[in-house]
Amino acid sequence: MDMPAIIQLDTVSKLYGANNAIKQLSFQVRQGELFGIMGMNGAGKSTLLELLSCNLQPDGGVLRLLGHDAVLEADQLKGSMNKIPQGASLVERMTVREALETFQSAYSREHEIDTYLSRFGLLPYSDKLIRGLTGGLKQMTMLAIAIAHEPKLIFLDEPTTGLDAQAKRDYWAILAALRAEGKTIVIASHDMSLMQARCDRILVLRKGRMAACDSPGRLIEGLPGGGLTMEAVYMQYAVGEPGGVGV
Ligand SMILES: Nc1ncnc2c1ncn2[C@@H]1O[C@H](COP(=O)(O)OP(=O)(O)OP(=O)(O)O)[C@@H](O)[C@H]1O
Repeated sequence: MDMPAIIQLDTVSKLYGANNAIKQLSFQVRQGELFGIMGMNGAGKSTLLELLSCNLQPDGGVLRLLGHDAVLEADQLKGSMNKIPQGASLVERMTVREALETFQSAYSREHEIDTYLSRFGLLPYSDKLIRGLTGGLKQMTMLAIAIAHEPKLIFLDEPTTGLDAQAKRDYWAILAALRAEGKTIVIASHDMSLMQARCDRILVLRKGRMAACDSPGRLIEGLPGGGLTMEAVYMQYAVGEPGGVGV
């Protein structure tokens, strides 16, 4: 049986002055999905994540999150979601453990810090300063903090940019584990092969519009001429150059 839709967009639009950054988007995300967003620079990925995390309000259409209107009932959504913005960073002179403790106390909730450290492979680094960590471990620490109050919805804006291939793999493996626990995760990313392997569905944005939205397998199978990879899907839908088919 399909899980309920906990993100529902009906013709949602967002304008920055005259720039229509998000154009009439309609789609749903079900509880427990790992939902990817891909698109070229400026396609609207960050704006969409800002809308979904209630940091921006739509200029048109209806956005419902966890059964609530995201504009009229925003207060009831507080604490149910968390977002890691693009380029987010942590206080460099804190240890990993201190960083988790700080953010957990912000939510006034009791949690076992060691459970989180262990879950994210951070236990061996718990007393290390953030500034001494690799980029991958910094991102992992931010993710551990983001879920420390057990949000139902997690939004991630290109969290693996600049990480090496192994760190990207480790990060996506943790996302898959969170998904298996029932978390709903929406992630904007350029990690094509990992999105193909890990995402339930992928929305391809092009100039603020939905160019495609489906499971990785169906996106690839549906390519005219039969592409084989997510790069080909990206070229077809995000860039609009079918020459990418078969890349
Ligand atoms: N705060 C803002 N004020 C005005 N225009 C903005 C603002 N933020 C984004 N835009 C514009 O909205 C459009 C979508 O930008 P957005 O950052 O959402 O795209 P993106 O897909 O996340 O890009 P990137 O991959 O570069 O992060 C672009 O034309 C961008 O210039």
